[in-house]
This record gives sequence, C-alpha cells and structure tokens, in this order.
Amino acid sequence: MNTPTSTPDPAAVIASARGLVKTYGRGDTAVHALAGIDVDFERGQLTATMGPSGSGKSTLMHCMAGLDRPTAGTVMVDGETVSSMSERALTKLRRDRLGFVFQAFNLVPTLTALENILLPLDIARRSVDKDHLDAVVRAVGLQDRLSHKPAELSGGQQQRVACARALVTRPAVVFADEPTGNLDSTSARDVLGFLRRSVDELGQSVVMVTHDPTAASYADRVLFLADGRIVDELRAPTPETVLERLGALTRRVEADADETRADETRADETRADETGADVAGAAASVQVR
Ligand SMILES: Nc1ncnc2c1ncn2[C@@H]1O[C@H](COP(=O)(O)OP(=O)(O)OP(=O)(O)O)[C@@H](O)[C@H]1O
Repeated sequence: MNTPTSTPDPAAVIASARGLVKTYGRGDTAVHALAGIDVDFERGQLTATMGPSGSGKSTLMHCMAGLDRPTAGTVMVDGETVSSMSERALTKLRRDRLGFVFQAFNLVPTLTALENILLPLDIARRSVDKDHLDAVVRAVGLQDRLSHKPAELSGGQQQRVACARALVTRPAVVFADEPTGNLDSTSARDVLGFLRRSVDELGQSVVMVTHDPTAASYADRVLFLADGRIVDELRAPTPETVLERLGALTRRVEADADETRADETRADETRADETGADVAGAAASVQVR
C-alpha cells in the first residue's frame, strides 16, 4: 500500500505523478522499480527523496524529469504532460525548463567555469540575463573562479559550477541526484546551503535524491521510498527526525523481508508434505494391489 502523501493546493504544485509504474524487463526477471506512485512536488520548495538502495529514488527522479519513460501512469511538470511527450518535445523540455545536478558533476573539461555555466543558454541559443547570471554566480561564491577549468577547481567548487549551470536558465524545477555524494562535509554544506538559498531567495523548486540525513534536513519535506512505493513523509525535517524515520523504515523493510521468507519456507514445507503424502499414498496403493 502507498502511504498517501499530503496534497497541497494544485496551484502550489510544480510537478506531480499519478499511478506511476516503472517496470524493467519482463516475466520472471521483471523488476518493479516503481509500483504505482502518486505524489505532488511543491513549487518553491526543496523536496528530498530517501530510501534504501534499490527503492526507486533515481527511477522516480528520472521519470519525473523525462529522462526515463514510465511503464504506466502520468507525470506532469509545470503544466505539461511529460509522460506522453515525443522525444523531441522531451529534449526541449529538459533543455528549456529543467535543471540537472548529478553526483559526478558532469562539467565539460575543456570549458571554463563561466563557459560551463553558460552552456545551457548557448545550446538553447538564449541570451544571457546579466543580472540573473551575476546573482547566481554570487550565490555560489564563484566570482573569482570563473576563468578556471574544472580540473583547476575542487570537487565542491565543481559542484557549485554545476548548480549555477542548472539555475542559470531559471528552470521550473532543478533535479539533483545525490548532489553531495562525492563531496566532503564542508563542500556538501556549501552546495546544500546554495540549493536552500536558491529556493528561499530565487524561488526555485528543487527535487533532490540523497542517502544523507543531514542533506535531507535542508529540505522542506522528505519523501521515503521502499520497494517502489512512497511509504512515509516528513515535513520540517532535522537530521535526528530523518534518522529516526529511516530507522523505522529499515526495520519495516527487514520485517517484511523476514515475513516473505517465512511465507516461502511455509509454502515449501507444505509442498514437501503434500509430495510426501502423495508418495506415501502411492506406496500404500501399490501394497494393497
Ligand atoms: N535500467 C535498468 N534495468 C534494470 N533494472 C533497473 C534499471 N534501473 C534500475 N533498475 C532496478 O530498479 C530498482 C530501483 O532502482 P533505482 O536506481 O531507482 O533505486 P535507488 O533507490 O535510486 O537506488 P540507489 O540508492 O542504490 O541509487 C532496482 O532494483 C534496480 O536494480
């Protein structure tokens, strides 16, 4: 069963999914990465998604961002039905309306920090809004690093360039997949502080996948996934409350797995008993004859 997440005012929703299913493969080897998700992501908020490895966090983000096609269900982003768009329309949507931050930074090594930041505008042949560019560069604290190439920047600085690149187009939503996964705790704090300020000061909407309770505590709301379903949510999180909920979730997932194993063992035993009874019955009937 999905835990119903709180439903905000429709005008406050920037992205949503209804009945979202994603199955990889077929038949006996099929993996149900998303098992029917209903969720609303709020405009001007930072939403974090957490859950055990393999629970479907990245798949949910990829389906929301038009990087992966759902098997069933509907995805809406900023009033557009992403789930039924052509490849061409999806490419345009990702380029013009969405921003991405990945764990691996994904900067172009031959371009300077500034050229990397401006790349999405170049590709879309859009002009630069100088004031917005200045605000973004100031917010990430990269004023004196703009002429450096990625190899001349620390991991944290590279991720701040990636954040600035994601924000420079004023996207409807920034999707961040483990944005602090490769960073030390000081750099992680810088990047998270920046994502938080982009929400508070620039009105940005951000959806972030993370394994880290401290990172999740920067969010307005944390969604917890298990086995392709949203099973819990937490508003105004702190590292402690996130850890508590994760602990409860892990215990629940382990208890479910124990129960499934016990069911399977019982089923095996029943089958063995029935087989034994059949064999005994057959032997008895042979003796009678
Ligand atoms: N391209 C794919 N082909 C087959 N199975 C896949 C594919 N992508 C993901 N899966 C499976 O779907 C399930 C959900 O994967 P997903 O990457 O969304 O989980 P996650 O919660 O992001 O995990 P992690 O925290 O380890 O990154 C897993 O069982 C995974 O093995």
